[in-house]
Amino acid sequence: MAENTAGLRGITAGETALCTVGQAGTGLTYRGYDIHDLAQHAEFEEVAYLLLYGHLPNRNELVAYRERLQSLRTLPEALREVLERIPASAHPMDVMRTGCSMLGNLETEADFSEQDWHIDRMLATFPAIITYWYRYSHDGVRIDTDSDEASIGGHFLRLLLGKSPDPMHVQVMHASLILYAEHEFNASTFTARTCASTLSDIHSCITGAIGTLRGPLHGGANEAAMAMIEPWQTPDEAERELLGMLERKEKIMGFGHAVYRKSDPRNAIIKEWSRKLAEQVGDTRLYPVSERVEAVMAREKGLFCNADFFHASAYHFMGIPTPLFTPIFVMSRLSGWAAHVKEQRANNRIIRPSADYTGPELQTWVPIEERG
Ligand SMILES: CC(=O)SCCNC(=O)CCNC(=O)[C@H](O)C(C)(C)COP(=O)(O)OP(=O)(O)OC[C@H]1O[C@@H](n2cnc3c(N)ncnc32)[C@H](O)[C@@H]1OP(=O)(O)O
Ligand SMILES: O=C([O-])CC(=O)C(=O)O
Repeated sequence: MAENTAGLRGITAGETALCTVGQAGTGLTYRGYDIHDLAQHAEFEEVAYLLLYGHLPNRNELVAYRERLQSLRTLPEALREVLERIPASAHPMDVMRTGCSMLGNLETEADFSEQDWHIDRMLATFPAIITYWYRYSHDGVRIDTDSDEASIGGHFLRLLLGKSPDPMHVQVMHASLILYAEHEFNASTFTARTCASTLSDIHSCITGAIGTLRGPLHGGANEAAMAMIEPWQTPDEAERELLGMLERKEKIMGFGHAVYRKSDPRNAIIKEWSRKLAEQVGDTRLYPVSERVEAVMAREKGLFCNADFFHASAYHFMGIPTPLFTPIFVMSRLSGWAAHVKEQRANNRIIRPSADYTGPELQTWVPIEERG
């Protein structure tokens, strides 16, 4: 394979009506709507509806959709039992993967005509899957997995923190979940589509996508970015440490992108929320450290923050434990994954690319007793 196409970079692998990345305008659109408009004006549920059902909901449709999602929040008893068996030391992304897979055992998608119900059910239950396990394994508490919070982001914060969330934090969750919702043929979405192309069930598609998102080169970068900046006490210390990492040729998590060349349009939006949250909590350390890291990376490597970098400080300021950062990405990207599964199913051919063979020429069979 020619070097510049390694990782299938730049190769068109199918069609989608869901999203453009790095094209005209500000660089990211969902079904033709600019990410800036969506993140500024919409609620996450509106965007999920747009992705899954093809148009922005009118008021009645949005109210009905929110109510439907709210009515599907209760976790089945057997799923709660499984979550209680997972140790506190487990990685929360493994918990998400198991939770999704277990749901598929209990409520199997028998026919594609049921797909929308299962997608709504996953959107409704994913916040409870992660928080039920987290609160049980870390605090020994069996939380109620229902809440009267209208939004998925508010519901997650309520279950995690055990109190009504700050209205600004609910707003940040809407923006964050919108920014993370969809991104064309990224690795996890391509996994979901490949699985869907075999005519597999929706829980298998989403479980595979969760496993793919887990890696630090993809969704796991928000958590890895937090682990990197957390110990740094001052911008000067951050600069010193970062220069050392660059010297050692380490990858800096939360920077660079496979498609964007100059900037990731999601960064400025989450960065501004991080700044507001820093002000709210009176932070004088993490936000200035993050800004210095951004400046040093631009100066030294010409690299820009991707969607993940300022998500780290933003989530931290809202009191969210670092290991739960990537599961929030799952709660959001589920909408994009599922929309892609629907799109793949509607116009399917099994995904099966070719490979350039680099192995040995045809070999003569050697019986086992004659092998050295
Ligand atoms: C929501 C998301 O999933 S966004 C992505 C989240 N992932 C991360 O933040 C992990 C850190 N970033 C990276 O590893 C990469 O930038 C990726 C995986 C996102 C993209 O990978 P690629 O498409 O291979 O990157 P690209 O071709 O632009 O790399 C060009 C050069 O910059 C370097 N580079 C890219 N990103 C970084 C980084 N974060 N730190 C240090 N160097 C980097 C590469 O090593 C490469 O150098 P080389 O030619 O000497 O090998
Ligand atoms: O598009 C990609 O390769 C990674 C990314 O930013 C995303 O999935 O949001």
